[in-house]
Amino acid sequence: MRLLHHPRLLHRLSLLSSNVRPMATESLFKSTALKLGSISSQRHLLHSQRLLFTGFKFKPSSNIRPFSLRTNGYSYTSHADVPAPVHLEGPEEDMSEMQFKILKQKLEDLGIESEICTPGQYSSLLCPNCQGGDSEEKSLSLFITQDGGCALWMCFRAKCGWKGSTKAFAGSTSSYGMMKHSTEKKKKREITESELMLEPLCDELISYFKERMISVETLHRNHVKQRRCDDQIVIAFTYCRHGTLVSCKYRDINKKFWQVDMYKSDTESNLKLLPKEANTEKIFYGLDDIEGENDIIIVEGEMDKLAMEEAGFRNCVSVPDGAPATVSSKELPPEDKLYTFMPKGTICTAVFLLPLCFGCDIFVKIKQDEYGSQDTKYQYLWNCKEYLEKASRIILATDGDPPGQALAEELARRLGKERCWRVRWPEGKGSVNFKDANEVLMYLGADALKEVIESAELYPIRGLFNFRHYFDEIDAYYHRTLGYEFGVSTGWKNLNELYNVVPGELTIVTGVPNSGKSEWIDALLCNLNQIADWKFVLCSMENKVREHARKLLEKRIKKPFFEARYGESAERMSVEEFEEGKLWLSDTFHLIRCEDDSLPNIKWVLDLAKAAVLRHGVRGLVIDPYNELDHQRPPNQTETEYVSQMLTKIKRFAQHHGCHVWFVAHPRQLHNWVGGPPNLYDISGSAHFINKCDNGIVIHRNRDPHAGPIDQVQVCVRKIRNKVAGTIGDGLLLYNRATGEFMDAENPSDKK
Ligand SMILES: Nc1ncnc2c1ncn2[C@@H]1O[C@H](COP(=O)(O)OP(=O)(O)OP(=O)(O)O)[C@@H](O)[C@H]1O
Repeated sequence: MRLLHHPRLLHRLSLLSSNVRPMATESLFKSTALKLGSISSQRHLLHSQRLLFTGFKFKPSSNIRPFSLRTNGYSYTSHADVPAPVHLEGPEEDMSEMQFKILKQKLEDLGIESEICTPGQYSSLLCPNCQGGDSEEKSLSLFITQDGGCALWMCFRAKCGWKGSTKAFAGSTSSYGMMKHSTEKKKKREITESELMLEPLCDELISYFKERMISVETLHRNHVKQRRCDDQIVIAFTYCRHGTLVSCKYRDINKKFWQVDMYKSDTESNLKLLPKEANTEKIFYGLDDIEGENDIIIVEGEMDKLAMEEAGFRNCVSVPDGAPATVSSKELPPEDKLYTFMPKGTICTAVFLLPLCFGCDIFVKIKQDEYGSQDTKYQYLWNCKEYLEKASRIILATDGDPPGQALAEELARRLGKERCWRVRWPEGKGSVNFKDANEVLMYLGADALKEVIESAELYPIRGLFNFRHYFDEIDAYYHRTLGYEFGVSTGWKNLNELYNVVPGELTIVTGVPNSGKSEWIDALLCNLNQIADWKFVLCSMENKVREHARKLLEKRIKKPFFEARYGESAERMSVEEFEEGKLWLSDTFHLIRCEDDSLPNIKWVLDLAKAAVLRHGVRGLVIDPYNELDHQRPPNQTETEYVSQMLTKIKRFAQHHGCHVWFVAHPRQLHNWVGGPPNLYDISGSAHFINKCDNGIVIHRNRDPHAGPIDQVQVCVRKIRNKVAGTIGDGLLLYNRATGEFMDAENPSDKK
């Protein structure tokens, strides 16, 4: 006897089988339907034999136009460009007939085979979008209005959900609006095992479960039953609360589910199916097993719940309805309705009613509440909320496929991500991961499944990290493969111990007017370009472009730009050197400049600097000086708050783009200044300059010939946050007025 008839599972089995030896027997790979007794029906269990439209001819594929279809919750609405007829001759019937014909053509264009459909009725058809999934079920419910002018459809497979409507004529009236009506939440039906005629599992079904490594003990403890329907048999998963039957879900061995309750109608042989949603309460499968538990596991199917038990986890429940096609884009309901999408007493508006696709008189409400149709899928969370409230750790062990992950995301955001964990299903052959708990149990065994659960990881919360998430970067830092871990040397021996330039840091440079701040930064950039080939973007508002070019070229070529007084006896740079220097300038520097009279604000500067990073790969940004930026701020914001926010923006830019920023800020007016270097706290505007920067440097030069050489420059390194990059101290340089170069000054201690 062969039990399995499921192409996708077979496909997965074939993928997995070569390197993983299934723990189930060989017969698992064979395919047939389970038959009962002497009746050798070829029908699938409870399948299409009771379809409303028995004349419907099954077509395995249709001439669909894939580009015209949208899936996963998107609606397809095709109000065609066929204009409504201006004038129609003949009786009303002719009009109906004609529009029905046009409507059918439109449906056919969409791949919906409506030939056998009758206006005013519902039809169960093969969905052109999903082809009914692996089991090829007729999951598309199509309704055509009585006048034949309008069609509505919806695919009831959770993983498809394609729905839409179309009209024969654009703007034509349709009767479907009349179907809108209100309905109130109905009282839940109470059911019993005897009423549902449930009975113990037969040997065939027990061996079916055995193939899936589910033991008889587990089946008994979970009250897994069977149900006979004429000559067929289905598995009955009983949903209980405090040991009392609340609902029941039926499934044949082909994995086709009936999410309905069955009861005998007046005619003995005619089983009717009613929607579970309408009459029984939606709860978790295995609910009693999580009562009072701190740690609970949520899986996507009953088989997975049973598999977890085989791995030693009873504290596990399965969602009743499987996974949604996508994560809902809707906002969550308010806190007090977090789990409910149809609170008691809510009046639900049904837009239209459609029969489910199994040929039964089943009706499903669409858009039945204020939060939309998808949210009704999670009603079980509300119904079981007291079981979930106490849990401090919820392991989401949903399927590894996209719908399973969407389910995990939906559950996590409703239950609170901070207490959720997730599992990673192990890899099988060809890097294909196992899909769910039952697969892991079947192919790797109970211990492997146990290990998967025990190594569940915290559910990710956006913005909340662990060092583990950065191990790659930390490793690279340790092994110094990132580059510039110790910073780039300034090019001056006297500063090597004090200040090295690290990408992504902010250096504030200050000093009294005319101390040589801009000159020193220019010289530093020239050195960095020579040493590390860095390129820069300059926002130097005080400099005329041509003068800035002159200063940079002099430092590069080491000759004065002009034959002028300042050049003293030094030889002027030649035309060739000048031309070569121009190429270097344009290759090395990019300029941010306000072409009009307005002042640039910091956002504008940083946006352009980002562009320079992306376009030219610049490694450094110079903003010189702070007071030349536009500092308009809201009336209720203090300068201190403003400076703090501005520096935060600059630092973020630096870090995100691995770009070093030099920001020049002037000291406030110094009263009783005696000629010494100012303090970083003297910077005009706010103490945030010193507080927020990574490095703080004061440039000071001697102007008293009696105190020392007049060309001597003191580079006072007053703050270094990153000890790898330097330390506090002073370095002495000499300024060459002719060429603008800075050279290492002889250290007084070296002289001795
Ligand atoms: N050590 C020095 N010796 C002599 N002249 C110098 C020295 N350093 C800079 N200068 C000269 O001082 C002038 C101003 O230099 P620079 O623009 O770099 O100063 P600054 O501190 O940026 O000035 P400001 O605060 O006004 O922007 C330039 O003409 C430069 O040549």
